[in-house]
Amino acid sequence: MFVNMFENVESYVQSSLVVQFFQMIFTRFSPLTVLLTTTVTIWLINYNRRRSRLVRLIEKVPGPPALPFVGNAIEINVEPDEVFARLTGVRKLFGRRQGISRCWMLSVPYVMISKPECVEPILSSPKHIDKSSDYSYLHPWLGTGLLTSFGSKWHSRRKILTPAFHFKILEDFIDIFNEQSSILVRKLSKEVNKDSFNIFPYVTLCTLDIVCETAMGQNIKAQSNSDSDYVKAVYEIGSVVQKRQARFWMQSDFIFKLTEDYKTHERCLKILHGFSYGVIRERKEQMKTAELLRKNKFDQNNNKLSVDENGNNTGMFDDEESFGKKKRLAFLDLLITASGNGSILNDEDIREEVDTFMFEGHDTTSAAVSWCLFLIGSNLNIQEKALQEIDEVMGGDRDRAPTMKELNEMKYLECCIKEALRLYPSVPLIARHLKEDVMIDKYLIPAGTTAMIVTYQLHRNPEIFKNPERYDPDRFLPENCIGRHPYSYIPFSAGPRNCIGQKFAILEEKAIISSVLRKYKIEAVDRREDLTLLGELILRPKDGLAVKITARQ
Ligand code: HEM
Repeated sequence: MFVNMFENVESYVQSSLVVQFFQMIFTRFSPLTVLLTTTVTIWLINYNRRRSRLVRLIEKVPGPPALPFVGNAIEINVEPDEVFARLTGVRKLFGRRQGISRCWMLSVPYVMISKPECVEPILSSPKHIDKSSDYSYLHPWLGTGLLTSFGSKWHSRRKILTPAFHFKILEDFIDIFNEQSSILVRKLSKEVNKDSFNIFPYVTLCTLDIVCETAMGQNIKAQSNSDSDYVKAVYEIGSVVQKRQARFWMQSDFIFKLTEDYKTHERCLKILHGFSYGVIRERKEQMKTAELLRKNKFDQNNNKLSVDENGNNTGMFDDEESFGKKKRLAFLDLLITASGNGSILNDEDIREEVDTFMFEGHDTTSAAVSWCLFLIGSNLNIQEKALQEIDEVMGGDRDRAPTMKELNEMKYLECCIKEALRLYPSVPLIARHLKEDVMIDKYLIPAGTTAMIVTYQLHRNPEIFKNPERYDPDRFLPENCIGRHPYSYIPFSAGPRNCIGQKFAILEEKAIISSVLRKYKIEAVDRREDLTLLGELILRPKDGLAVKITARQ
């Protein structure tokens, strides 16, 4: 009762103060000033009410004490190699049971989530598909392509791009996977019998070559020429973006523009965008010429153009002989075809998507392949079993390149790849900006919060993956997956915004790893427990992955 009485008195005092304030304004100032002041005051009251609600709800979630204005930003303002350990440490310390904990980055609340039941309401919902501001440092390079876009733009792009990952199209890419894998095997020969070398850079150049050829139809020969401006720019811009994410003072555009990193960033953008636009122009010209040739040929032979299952023209002849060898289409060709001569996608739109594939499609796969080779190299029994399966599928032939069907038959190798992605998911954190309130466990998480899914920890849940640190591909045998929570293992994310390239990635990984294993025995030199992990855009070992290889008979 006393509380009620007190609240009544307080609200009376507040309302009479507001009335007095407005009386004073109306008698002294012009109508415009009054209107402006009223609007600003109402906005401030509303903002304050929403903010107080947000703070009240977020503070119910367990988390470390936060300072006014800066929140917990100072705690993660450490050397880049410590950031990831700090982030995962907060979750371990405060949200072990609930699988959810909170922290503040300046004035933005973050909830860190690592339990399947807590992940599901976010990833499964079509409402929570907006990326957080952490992705905005990628905008200068990728624009708002599929990875970073939101709302109707994302919906329409996803619809246009999904057919580009149809298995028929992926089948065309197998030759590229195999060609580049065989170059990797050749490049590795100079490391045979050495005590130790870092496998990571070799694999990265290989996946960069693969993605460049599949996305743009361009062979940049990164494996042979790692000094190319384009290759260097991809690396440099990646490291600037990661630096910006880790250092909170560099997040302001104003301050960033005063740094040396900004100059590097601009130089890289010029190279990267210049290259992509150049390729788009060239490819459009080539397609125009090819279309003219095709028309002439079609008129002469009354030949039939091939159509896909929806009856759409694929741009290729049924009869391969009629137009020379059937040409492999890159994603770029599909985008140009879908662009409706600029009415649906203009050159900038196409560039955004090509650059997005370049970014998403090379670093993720290179980390996944390197970790998998390293883990297979730490468990020689598993390596033997994987090799035995590869030999069986390939009929004992260690030189012939595998077909798509054969890659699909390498089931145990797939388990090895999945288990490596469980322990070392290439994308260790997925962040969403919540536009609506959402109930997670027993907490109402308010709109305006950034939900950060810590995949790295989600995959180490001992209730789901017994002895979680052990590398055990058998966990992914079909019989062992029965009844597992669908959100307990999400290396490719899940729900409507999952990875569009996951089938591509698994096939590519199988092609590369099977090629390496058929030629070399691989042994890990580094010990897992001694590695320092950098978990920024991609999860990578700070000092690479030391292995040694010997040639197989
Ligand atoms: C092992 C390799 C890969 C892993 C682990 C991986 C993982 C992921 C994850 C976790 C996301 C969701 C990111 C988020 O919501 O923040 C994602 C999205 C995406 N990935 Fe992958 N990815 C891989 C390979 C690829 C490849 C090869 C491509 C293309 C050639 C690709 C293209 C994309 C695109 C375009 C998106 C954005 C999809 C959307 O928002 O609709 N990824 N990937």
